Amino acid sequence: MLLGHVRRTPALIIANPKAGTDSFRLVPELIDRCARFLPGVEVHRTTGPGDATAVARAAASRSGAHDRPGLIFAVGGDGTVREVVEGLAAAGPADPAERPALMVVPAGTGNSNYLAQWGDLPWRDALDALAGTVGGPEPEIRMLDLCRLTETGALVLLGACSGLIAQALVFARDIPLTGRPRYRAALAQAAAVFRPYLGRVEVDGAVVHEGPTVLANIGGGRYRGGQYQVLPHSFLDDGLLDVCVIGAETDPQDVPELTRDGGHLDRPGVVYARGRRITVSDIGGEPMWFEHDGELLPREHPAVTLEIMPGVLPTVCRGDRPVG
Ligand SMILES: Nc1ncnc2c1ncn2[C@@H]1O[C@H](COP(=O)(O)OP(=O)(O)OP(=O)(O)O)[C@@H](O)[C@H]1O
Repeated sequence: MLLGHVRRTPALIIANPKAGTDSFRLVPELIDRCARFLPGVEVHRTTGPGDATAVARAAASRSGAHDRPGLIFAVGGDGTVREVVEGLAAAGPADPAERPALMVVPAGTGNSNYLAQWGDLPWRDALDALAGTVGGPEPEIRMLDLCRLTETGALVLLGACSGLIAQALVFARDIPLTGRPRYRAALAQAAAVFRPYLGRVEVDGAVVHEGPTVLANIGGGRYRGGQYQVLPHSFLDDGLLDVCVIGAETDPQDVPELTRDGGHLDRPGVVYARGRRITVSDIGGEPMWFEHDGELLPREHPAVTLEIMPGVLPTVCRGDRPVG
């Protein structure tokens, strides 16, 4: 998919009216802005969980190159983006380069996907860049990697984590805040009571860590919760998964501050590696705490494996910086 084709083809907006606080107001403005440079715009407001996946899958499956939207906007938070991506990855031409390109318009509260693809550029400027308005950064279509959790078949977009970050999601349920402040409070509460588990991490079959473990984060995106840079060296289009393991040498309560700027990487007991297939296990006999894309996995897997799906998701990103 080339930018020129995207600009000459009608687009589809898939918007979650219940995401964040802004998406209802934002859609009319997005339609108006798209109408200035695209030949047509269809809009679908999602009706509930799973709807964005069904709509994206149906749109990507349309047979003619002219019926298929060149661009699909995912308007919402990271949950909406994940649903749209699930639909895009399940359908469409065999050659990923011919599939509709994704463009994220952030309307949630965490917005980690948008952050990875556009940094702190406001979405209106990103759209101006796509429209070719003079002065903005050049956009590019990048073929992003995804990964698959082999135990459940689930698609993983932002990343997955065992231990501390997974347990923080349990605390988040009872915190009456939204977005980044909610993740911040949940992580602090989880860290105060967290006990390391006995873990092992294998990368492409080689053991890179074995012992008391605070977390093993795999990605995917550099940021978790829109603010913790657990994988500061991760690129979303390098065909590899990054993994960072924080061992029990680090006090869990130091993790939020250390991961703000990648300061955890210099700590003893921290391992950073890359590979195509990563397995995280609890070898202490306990069911493991594990999440992916902010959703807790039922505690019934002693080990989970993530496998890279390289270069499968054409995505409009800021072109003058790495995507990660
Ligand atoms: N019409 C709808 N009514 C209720 N829920 C919906 C509707 N459409 C989609 N959803 C669901 O809303 C969930 C939350 O959406 P999303 O994650 O995008 O927003 P958010 O929670 O506000 O943002 P963030 O994840 O950034 O905090 C999604 O999992 C999706 O399935």
